[in-house]
Amino acid sequence: MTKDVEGSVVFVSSLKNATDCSNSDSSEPDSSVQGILVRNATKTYGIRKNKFAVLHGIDMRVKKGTIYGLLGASGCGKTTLLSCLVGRRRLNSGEILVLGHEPGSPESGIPGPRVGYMPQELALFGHFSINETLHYFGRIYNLKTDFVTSQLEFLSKLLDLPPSHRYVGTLSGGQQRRVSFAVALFHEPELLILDEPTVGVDPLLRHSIWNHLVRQSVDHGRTIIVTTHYIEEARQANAIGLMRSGRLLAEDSPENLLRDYNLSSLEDVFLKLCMADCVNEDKAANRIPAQQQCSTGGIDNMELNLLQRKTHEPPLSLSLADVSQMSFTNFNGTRVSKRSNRIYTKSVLPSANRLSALIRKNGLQMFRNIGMLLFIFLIPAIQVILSCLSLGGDPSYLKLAIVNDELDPSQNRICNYTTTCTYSMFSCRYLRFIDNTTVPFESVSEALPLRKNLIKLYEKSYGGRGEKWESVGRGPFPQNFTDELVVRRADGKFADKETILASRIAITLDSSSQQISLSLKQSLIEAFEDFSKDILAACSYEPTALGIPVTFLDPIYGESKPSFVELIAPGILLSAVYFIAVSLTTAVFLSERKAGLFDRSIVAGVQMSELMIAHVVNQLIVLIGQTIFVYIFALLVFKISFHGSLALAVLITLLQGLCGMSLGLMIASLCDELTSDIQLSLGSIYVNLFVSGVLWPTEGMPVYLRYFCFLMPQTYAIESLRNIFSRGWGIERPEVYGGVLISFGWIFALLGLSLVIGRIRKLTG
Ligand SMILES: Nc1ncnc2c1ncn2[C@@H]1O[C@H](COP(=O)(O)OP(=O)(O)OP(=O)(O)O)[C@@H](O)[C@H]1O
Repeated sequence: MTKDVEGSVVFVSSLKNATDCSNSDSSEPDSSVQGILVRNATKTYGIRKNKFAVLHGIDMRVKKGTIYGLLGASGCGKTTLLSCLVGRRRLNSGEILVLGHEPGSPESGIPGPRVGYMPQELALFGHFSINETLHYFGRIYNLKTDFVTSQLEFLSKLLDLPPSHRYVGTLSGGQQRRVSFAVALFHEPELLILDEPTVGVDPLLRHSIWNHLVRQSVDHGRTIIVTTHYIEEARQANAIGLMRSGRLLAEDSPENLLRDYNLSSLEDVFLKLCMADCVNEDKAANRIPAQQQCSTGGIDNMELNLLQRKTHEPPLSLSLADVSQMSFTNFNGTRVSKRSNRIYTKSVLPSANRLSALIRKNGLQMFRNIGMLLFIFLIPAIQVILSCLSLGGDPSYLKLAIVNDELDPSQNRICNYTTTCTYSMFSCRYLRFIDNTTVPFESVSEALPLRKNLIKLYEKSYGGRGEKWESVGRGPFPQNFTDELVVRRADGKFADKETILASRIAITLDSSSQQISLSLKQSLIEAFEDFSKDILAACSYEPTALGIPVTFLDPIYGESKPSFVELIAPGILLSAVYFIAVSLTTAVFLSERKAGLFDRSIVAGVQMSELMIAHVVNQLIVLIGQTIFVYIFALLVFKISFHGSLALAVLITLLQGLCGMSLGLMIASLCDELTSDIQLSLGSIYVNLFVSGVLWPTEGMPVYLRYFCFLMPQTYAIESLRNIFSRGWGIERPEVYGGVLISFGWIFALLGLSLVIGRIRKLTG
């Protein structure tokens, strides 16, 4: 019998010969050595209460150079078993030998170049062309460019791929699956693990894929495991494993199965096996017939016995001796030393070709979308710009309602004050030094009820920017304010209470906003100081003679008129860089994992440490861009005072970016879903923002919160940067190097934690 495979002729008889050797005997050909052997594989997901078993003591055997069809309903554990075979997950108990070695062991080459893996998900980069996709994996496998090019040509013809310049994201579902298949095949691995390669593809393509698989096993001796829901297509496999609920119900060649069960289709065989399995489950659960969960349908007793016997037999006559020796013997029963059989050695050091492939891939993804790249570079700068514009400015456009009782036109008391040494209409002369807009009222009783109306009025006049906080200062200047003030100054310490009260400027503020009332208080006091200096100077006295005898000299550090922005700028700058790094990293890693790209790269031999290093390199480029923009805006545009070493400040900024990246990695290793990732990232961002001293000095926090505050990754770094910005301190000061060291500490701790979580999840998930 012959089969036409993409125009070539394949002798299926040779395939069948291999099939017929499914029983383990002494005449087993050498080709069966180093296939796949699974013994008593048990795998659970979850921990504690949520723990549930997915694989229940599976025994499975795949001969080298054959196709093995792993069949079973959705959720029966096929993908889980495959992920254990390719070393992505660990069994809880039981053993696996793949090509003579335990997957994941240094000498196995799995994960690595010996295996071609096509996961269920597409696992391709949508922004890459077909050409770039294959070249990326070519670099991962360290293949020569000529080879990659020729394979691309060959596979394009074989799988009828679209032109290689087409971007994967623009291809149809079927075309994408063919590209995915090409990726699994193109480095010509010894072992092909294909998780539902034919799902969602048209029958013609399915036929062509199977033909190609047959050819790969027959002509090239490749071992192939294929999972599929389409049971009948697996007739072309040499052996079939029928799985149900984490157990292998039967394992044999298609012909043997059909013959043994005397049925014409594999679907019927599978149905019968499932029914028999159900009956067994009922019996085991001690259910009486009326409660039986399964219908035995038309299965008679003899068939049932046969099915039940087969179900309980170890598949393919795996003897206990085989099983107990499995770790040390190959399928022929010959003792194999894993060390002597070493083909691949896994270096603990990152590989240069894989690193360059990953860095190139990241770079390509990053630079492909220039708009997005610019946006990423500019986000922290935009945050700094918005912070500088919106925070820390002195409240302005505040109106003060003025009630000036000194005014009395009937007595010629109008605001016609002079700037000479004349003691008249001091109230008007004082108001001249107030920057705010003043609104005159006749009386206090008139001014106070209008407060609400005044607010509304201002809301309109300022373009509806929300409720405008107004301070209605009520300054009932006493009628004889000027005279009383002169008397009070003249009497000095002998001034009586009445004079003191009559020479007061009484102010009632709207104190619902601390910042606004504080700033008003300050400006009103400063106005009085300026007013008294003005009169004293005009009268040729020492202008400062009447000021309070407390003076603030030049500050030791910082500006004599410090602004709030100077306080928050270092924190805003670091937190902007940090948060973007957290969210970028989680987004990149989670989306790659969701798309199956992560798994595919790992199975291709990429190590977790290489993924991390490549991401660090990529992230550093982003960080450098962000830092340049951030400092340009902070120092050159907003002219935030800076007294220290720019190099040191940049170093701390980069370290904090890396710290955010490490936190992002940890979150990505903890979360599977984007929603939980966003929740965790946002949660951490807000906690960090409020208790790291970004917006308010830690000295202003309750003492118990300060302890917590210094446990945050940014607190010391922000303090360091403030010290560099405003005090000009250098690395020799503990207040500066503390932030550097603690940032390093956080980076290593978070990266280490990510690796540990990754390992734990490999065991439990
Ligand atoms: N990481 C995980 N954590 C928890 N449960 C999981 C995980 N992966 C798979 N499962 C569960 O394990 C069971 C087996 O899943 P698996 O993907 O191995 O089945 P499958 O036979 O490949 O299904 P399908 O044919 O639909 O792909 C399912 O109930 C699935 O929900």
